[in-house]
Amino acid sequence: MSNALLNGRQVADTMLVQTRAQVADLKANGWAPRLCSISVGDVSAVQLYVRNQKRTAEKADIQFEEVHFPAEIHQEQLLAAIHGMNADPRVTGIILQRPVPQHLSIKQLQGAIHPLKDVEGMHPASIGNIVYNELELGPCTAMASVELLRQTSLSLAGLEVVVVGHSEIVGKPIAFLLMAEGATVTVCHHMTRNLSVHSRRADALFVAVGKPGLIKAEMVKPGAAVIDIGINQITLPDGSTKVVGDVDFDSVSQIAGWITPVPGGVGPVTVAVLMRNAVIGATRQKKHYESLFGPQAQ
Ligand SMILES: Nc1nc(=O)c2c([nH]1)NC[C@@H]1CN(c3ccc(C(=O)N[C@@H](CCC(=O)O)C(=O)O)cc3)C=[N+]21
Repeated sequence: MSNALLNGRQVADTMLVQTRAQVADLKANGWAPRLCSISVGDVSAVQLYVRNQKRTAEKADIQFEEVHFPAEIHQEQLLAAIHGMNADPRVTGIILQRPVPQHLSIKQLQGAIHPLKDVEGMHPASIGNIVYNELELGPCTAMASVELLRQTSLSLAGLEVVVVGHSEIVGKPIAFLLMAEGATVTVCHHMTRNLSVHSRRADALFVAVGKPGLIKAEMVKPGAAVIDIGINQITLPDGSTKVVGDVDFDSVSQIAGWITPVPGGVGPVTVAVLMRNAVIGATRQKKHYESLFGPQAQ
């Protein structure tokens, strides 16, 4: 089976060229995008993500502010910090990394981010847009995963898609994004009785569970597109650590028609989508401001 590696770094680099040009435009009009990236506590996948956001924001010429809080922070303190960023006219985008510690309400925190600055589109008022097929700005990992499927030239209308994992920020948005394109979508999760029965039917299989080696070759339809969203840090016998996905890459890459590697697949495109969303957010604020006050005096 000839199979194609979906190169996330290449897709990300192409997106960043366009984003950088849009940033230059915004800056020329007095709207330099500024992204505030909030993380709470110390989660390795979050630290990895924020590190790559910082590096990529520099490449895209987007101002970047890492805002880190200790796991012990109280809900009210975090809400106050978010309200401060909402009110700060320099800040055009806010992302709140997940997970947050159990004692915090992610829904209330997400709801506190002003919809115009919500660069992940996870505000209850924003995530609904996906149901209405308004797909310009959405959760970055979900958008990145669908972007990589588009690289396969598979027609999405009627495509048999299986999504394994049903998180609010990845699994569910992917299902909605693909339903908007006319795909037939099945969403599996930990309560699904026989995962293989579903995964073997899929022309496109998305896996976002957080379990190394969950998907093996016999669970995949020959020729299918496999989008591996898992980001698992494993320790090798010699004690060194490595980032792997949820798919057993060596065996599945032998029969998949297309497959995304980890690292080098969904990850880099997620970061590039975040930068694109930061530009969309700043552009929306510019339009909103101009609709009220007219163009900014230069
Ligand atoms: N609100 C929210 N949105 C998220 O999208 C979100 C989150 N919270 N919490 C944490 C997870 C994790 N995540 C990653 C994205 C990219 C890489 C990434 O850049 N990976 C690269 C680099 C890996 C490396 O440098 O070794 C790769 O896979 O090639 C990693 C992890 C987004 N997340």
